[in-house]
Amino acid sequence: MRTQVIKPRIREILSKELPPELVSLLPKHWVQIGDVLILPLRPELEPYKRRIAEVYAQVIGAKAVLRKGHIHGETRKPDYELLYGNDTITVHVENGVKYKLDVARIMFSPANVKERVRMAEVAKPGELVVDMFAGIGHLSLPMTVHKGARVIAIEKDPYTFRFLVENIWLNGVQDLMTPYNMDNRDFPAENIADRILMGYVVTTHEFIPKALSIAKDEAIIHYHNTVPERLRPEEPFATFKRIAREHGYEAEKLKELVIKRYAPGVWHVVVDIGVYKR
Ligand SMILES: C[S@@+](CC[C@H](N)C(=O)[O-])C[C@H]1O[C@@H](n2cnc3c(N)ncnc32)[C@H](O)[C@@H]1O
Repeated sequence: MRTQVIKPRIREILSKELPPELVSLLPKHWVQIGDVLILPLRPELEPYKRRIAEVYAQVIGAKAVLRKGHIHGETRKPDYELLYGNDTITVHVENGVKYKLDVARIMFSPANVKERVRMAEVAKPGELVVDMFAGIGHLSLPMTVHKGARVIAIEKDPYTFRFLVENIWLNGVQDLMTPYNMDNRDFPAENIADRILMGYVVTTHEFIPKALSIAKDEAIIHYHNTVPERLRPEEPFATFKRIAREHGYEAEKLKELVIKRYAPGVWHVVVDIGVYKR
C-alpha cells in the first residue's frame, strides 16, 4: 500500500524520452495495492501517460497502472483511468489480512490504514459486530482475523459483494463472518449487535436510526462521517446524540479521530460512541 519515492531507474529511462521540463513533473509518490499501482499524473504529462505508466510498472513490478481519479456516488466507486495492463484484480496483504479486490472499481484508501489496524485492536473475541457498509471487509475482516469477533457484513453493491465473499474464504473466517448482499436499511434483525461499524461518509447520519435498531441495549458504534472544519469539534457527535435521543438512546462520546482530509476544509472523522437504551 505504502506511498513510495521515485526510483532512479524510472527517471533514468524517462529522461531519455521526455522533454527535460516534464521529467521533474514525474510522480514522486504513488500507491501500490497488491500488484496494481495508482499514479497521480499531472495534465502536462498527458501525451506520455501510457509510456510513463509502462515504465513505472516494469521498474516496480506491477501488472497494471491506474491514473488517480476521484471516488464517487453511493457505492463509493473510483473513476480511475487504466493506463497499463488489463487485469486490475489483485490480492493486497495488510496487517496479516488478505484483501482481494478490483482496484479499478473498488475503493481502498491508504489513508484508512490506521483505522483498519485500530479495528483489529478494539474488537473482542466472540462479540457480534455488524458492519453496515462492509465493502470488501475493509474494517471488519481485521476484527475477525485477529480477534475472533463474529461479524455480520452487509454490502449493497453486487460486484463489491463478490469480493467480500471471496475474502471471507481467503482469510479462513467463514465460520465467524456472514455476508449479506443487501441495503442495510432492509436488514431485518434488531437488538443483536455489541458493536456496529458505520464506515461511510457524507450521509452517514441518515443511517443512525437503523444502527440503533440493530444495536443491543448497550453497544458501541464506530460512527464515520464528513464534517466541515468550522463545525468541529461539536459535530458530527452532536447530530448523532440528538438523533439517538429522539429514538430513546443516550449517547456518550468515547473517542474521536481524524481519518483524513476529505475536501478543502472538510474532514473525514470517526467517533467511537457508547449507546444505552433509556
Ligand atoms: C466507502 S466504502 C467503505 C468500506 C469500509 N466501510 C471502510 O470504511 O473502509 C462503503 C461501502 O458501503 C456500501 N454501501 C453504501 N450504501 C449502503 C447501504 N445502504 N447498505 C449496504 N451497503 C452500502 C458501498 O457499496 C461501499 O462498498
